[in-house]
Amino acid sequence: MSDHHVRTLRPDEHRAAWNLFRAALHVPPGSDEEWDRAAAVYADGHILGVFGPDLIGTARSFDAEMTVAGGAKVRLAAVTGIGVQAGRTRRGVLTTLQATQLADFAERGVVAALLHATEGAIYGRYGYGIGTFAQNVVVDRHRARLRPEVPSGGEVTVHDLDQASPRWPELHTATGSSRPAAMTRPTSYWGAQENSLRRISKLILTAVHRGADGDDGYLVYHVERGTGEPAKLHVLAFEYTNAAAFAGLWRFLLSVDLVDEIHLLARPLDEPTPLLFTDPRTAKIESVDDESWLRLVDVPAALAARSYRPAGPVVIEVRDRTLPANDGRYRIAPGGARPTDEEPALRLEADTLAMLYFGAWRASALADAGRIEVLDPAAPAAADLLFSTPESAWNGTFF
Ligand SMILES: CC(=O)SCCNC(=O)CCNC(=O)[C@H](O)C(C)(C)COP(=O)(O)OP(=O)(O)OC[C@H]1O[C@@H](n2cnc3c(N)ncnc32)[C@H](O)[C@@H]1OP(=O)(O)O
Repeated sequence: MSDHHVRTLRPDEHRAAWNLFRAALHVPPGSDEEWDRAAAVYADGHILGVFGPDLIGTARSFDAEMTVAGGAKVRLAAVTGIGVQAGRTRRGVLTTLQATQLADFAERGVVAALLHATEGAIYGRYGYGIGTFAQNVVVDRHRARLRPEVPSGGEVTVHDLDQASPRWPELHTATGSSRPAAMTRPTSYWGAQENSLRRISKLILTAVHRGADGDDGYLVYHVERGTGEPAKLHVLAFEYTNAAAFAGLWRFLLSVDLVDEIHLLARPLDEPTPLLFTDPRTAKIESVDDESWLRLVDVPAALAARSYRPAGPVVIEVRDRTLPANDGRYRIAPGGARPTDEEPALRLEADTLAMLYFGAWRASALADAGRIEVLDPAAPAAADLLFSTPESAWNGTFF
């Protein structure tokens, strides 16, 4: 028999859940001022607690919308705040939280869930797969020479955190990504975001780019200078609507004095940073990491929502151990996807389908790794094309 039980937390229990999550990440309890900013995300969300008998585990999610290939938006549950008390791990607490959370998502008509994982071995068993990748890039400011054809860009103004933070929601709405896997951010998101940034540095700055049609890009950054170390400018957010704003913000970044390196975290794989420079090696790709983990909660709805690129149709058979309502065969074709009784060409689990969904992984590679059972040898190549996306999928929202 299980030594714990799960339930939705009452508002007066939210702060304890927040501190439990922080403790699981080795972060000390938050101050009253931090809680004032974080409380809204808890009030806005679906907060679960596991008791045994005291609070020993928690998970939360908030509702948002996620863009899929072709531009449609689906109902998203953004999953975060997961922590189990030290000393009570590896006894099934997370498994209880996941089962409860996924059942709730399915009941509420959520199409997909997304999370950012602290470790890669945790979430596959619950049907999550790597949905997007992102790259970390370092630019050597002293070597950086922009190529002559790089657009000149507009004016950039710099604001401190108190001036800029009230403007972030509006800047994000105007300039945020429309790539597959991009998501909306609820109003409550921004207070928690401000907390995270204030923990990083006391001097967080926002540079706003103004083009011909108004503000069309911004970046949030701070500079880290230690004795004997290269001075690093860390870019914490970078959004723009057009190439001139991208270039204009880069001109600004290169103009900041007393900086040796510019560090960009979790950028889209196809962002053309190296192409700005006379020597593309000026921008060094330090690593490519999994960015977001995707869980298709309603497989038929998720498959029907996205567009597919030209290729012959492929029938896939999906097996979902946690949400068996998704079990079935689906015919994927450039005109759309629908359930079918036809014989399958590929057989795969729900977590593997999540890895295909945004084109982060090719079906052929998944088949080579044994993650897809191939019943028709022509199908992996067709599925590679069908599921590919014109631009790299990227979530771009840290939560
Ligand atoms: C979206 C987010 O919020 S990401 C943040 C996640 N939180 C953290 O990383 C904070 C620190 N870690 C923790 O709080 C916990 O260790 C958690 C939440 C990762 C796991 O919680 P637990 O209650 O220990 O997980 P649970 O006991 O249900 O584990 C289920 C299975 O997953 C495995 N597992 C769980 N965590 C890990 C891990 N970090 N690495 C490898 N395997 C793991 C368990 O071994 C178990 O496997 P089994 O079924 O074969 O026995």
